[in-house]
Amino acid sequence: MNGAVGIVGAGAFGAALAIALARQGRDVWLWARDAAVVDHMRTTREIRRLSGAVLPENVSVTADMSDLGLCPAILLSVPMQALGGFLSLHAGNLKDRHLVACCKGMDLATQRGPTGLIASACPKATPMILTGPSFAADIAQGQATALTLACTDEAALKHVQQDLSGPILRIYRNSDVIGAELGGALKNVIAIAAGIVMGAGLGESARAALMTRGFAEMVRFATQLGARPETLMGLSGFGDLVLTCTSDQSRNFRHGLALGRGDSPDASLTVEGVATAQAILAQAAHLGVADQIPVTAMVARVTTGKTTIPDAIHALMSRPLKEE
Ligand SMILES: NC(=O)c1ccc[n+]([C@@H]2O[C@H](COP(=O)([O-])OP(=O)(O)OC[C@H]3O[C@@H](n4cnc5c(N)ncnc54)[C@H](O)[C@@H]3O)[C@@H](O)[C@H]2O)c1
Ligand SMILES: O=P(O)(O)OC[C@H](O)CO
Repeated sequence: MNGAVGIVGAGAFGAALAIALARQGRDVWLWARDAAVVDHMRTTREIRRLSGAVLPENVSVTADMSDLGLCPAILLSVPMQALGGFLSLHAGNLKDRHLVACCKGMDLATQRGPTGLIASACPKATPMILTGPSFAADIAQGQATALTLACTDEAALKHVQQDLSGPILRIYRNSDVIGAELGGALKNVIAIAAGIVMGAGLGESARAALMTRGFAEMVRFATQLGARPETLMGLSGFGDLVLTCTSDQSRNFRHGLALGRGDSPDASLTVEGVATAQAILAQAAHLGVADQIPVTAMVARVTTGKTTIPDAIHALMSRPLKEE
């Protein structure tokens, strides 16, 4: 299919985007690595991870990457920690394309964001990031959703913005790739903290305080890396922070909720904030600014069992007093 949109990764988000883009009139190639999963989707047209949502007819499902050979834009919807491995296996099939990362996080092995991994693995491709407040289930149901698409190549950005936009997906463009990436990565970390706060029974006032101070931390860290503060105040930062910290649809929030309650989190879910907290902390330590991201540092320590939740709360509440 000439000009179809390619989507890699038929998990919740990849499948939801396929459904929405197809309903907006685009032909879609949806790639999954597992031939058995592809067979199941071809036969039943159902997406198990989306409560049986049905793939429209104009979504073709494949386990053969060469089927995406005529797709000018390919959306990469694999988990952040799997992106580097995926790109090194398939870089040969991804040359000269607009490669749109849909992952939210930072790679633990390299401390790079998704577009950095794409640029390094596929130097002839145009890296972009699609991010913002968006639950896969909402998108699959056709609920109106607004997202940020970021890229430094303005012409390519406008082109893909147009391609992905329609009655379900309203896409805002932004040239601040670092800000868009870090907003999506950091909000997942703060959402784990918000879940811990609620699970531990600290209450709504504490969650509001945590979100506010967490947002200050996101802006502080991201601007040090070159992000524009306005980007963090947009869909990819503030917007997604609000969604993810306040809804138990969020896996990151639910992970924190389980920890706060003293339960074991569901290890089968993609919870990007856990590895990302460690990656951000390592990067901040490298830059000498680890003391400026106290919430992220505490999430990294709690989720790796280096400190307890009561000790983490005590440590955050007894930091030196300062101006807001
Ligand atoms: N689910 C959502 O509501 C949502 C919304 C916005 C963004 N995202 C982001 O989208 C990304 C994917 O999340 P998801 O919810 O679809 O996760 P998911 O766990 O539902 O699906 C991930 C998919 O990636 C595949 N995969 C894993 N490793 C792979 C590899 N090495 N090579 C090829 N395929 C691989 C899995 O088989 C699975 O189909 C995450 O970064 C997430 O933050 C998710
Ligand atoms: O379920 P989560 O926590 O990965 O959140 C999904 C999306 O990122 C929300 O925008």
